[in-house]
Amino acid sequence: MKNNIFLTGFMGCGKTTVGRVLAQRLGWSFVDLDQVIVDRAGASIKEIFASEGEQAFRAFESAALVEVASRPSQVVSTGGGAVIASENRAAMRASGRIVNLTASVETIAARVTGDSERPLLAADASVERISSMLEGRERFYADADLRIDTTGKTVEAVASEVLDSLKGFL
Ligand SMILES: Nc1ncnc2c1ncn2[C@@H]1O[C@H](COP(=O)(O)OP(=O)(O)O)[C@@H](O)[C@H]1O
Ligand SMILES: O=C(O)C1=C[C@@H](OP(=O)(O)O)[C@@H](O)[C@H](O)C1
Ligand SMILES: [Mg+2]
Repeated sequence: MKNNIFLTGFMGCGKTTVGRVLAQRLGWSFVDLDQVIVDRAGASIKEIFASEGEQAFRAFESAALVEVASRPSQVVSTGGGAVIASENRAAMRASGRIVNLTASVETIAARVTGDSERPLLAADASVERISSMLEGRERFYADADLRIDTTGKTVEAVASEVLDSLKGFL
């Protein structure tokens, strides 16, 4: 088993932001899975969704995840939907620890408001829409080694909590 840390969670829970800080503190590589896909495609997430559709994006996401998971000593921030495919969860399990970041629906709504780079919330980022998506995904997010609520905490505090909780593993 490798020593990677995979951050999962709904959009706006802070995976990208916390992941960067965690990697810095550990002196490890930081990999944002969405960024890997964007770099490879030469197009933004929004453009990929628009031109090729969500299914094609999910295939790029799985391919990128399997490849990244083959390397050690990384903090990997996944996209919010990466946990849905069981083979993605298996790839993460086999390569390290899965840390699920959560936040209240109101916190998520506030954090994603005004960001046009999340196609799944572009038309509707209401608390109703977020709640319903969260409900459909909860069982996938629950499939984690550790769950940390980020509501009302700073990015630095969340990073510290992850590091403290994973002490035995690192
Ligand atoms: N703990 C936090 N407290 C306050 N704002 C946060 C926190 N974590 C993330 N944010 C902010 O919320 C927004 C979404 O964070 P991001 O890391 O992109 O989430 P994700 O990758 O999970 O979608 C960003 O503007 C980020 O600065
Ligand atoms: O939840 C999702 O299905 C998605 C989350 C996004 O990443 P973030 O969770 O980092 O916003 C990005 O992968 C894409 O827009 C789809
Ligand atoms: Mg992100």
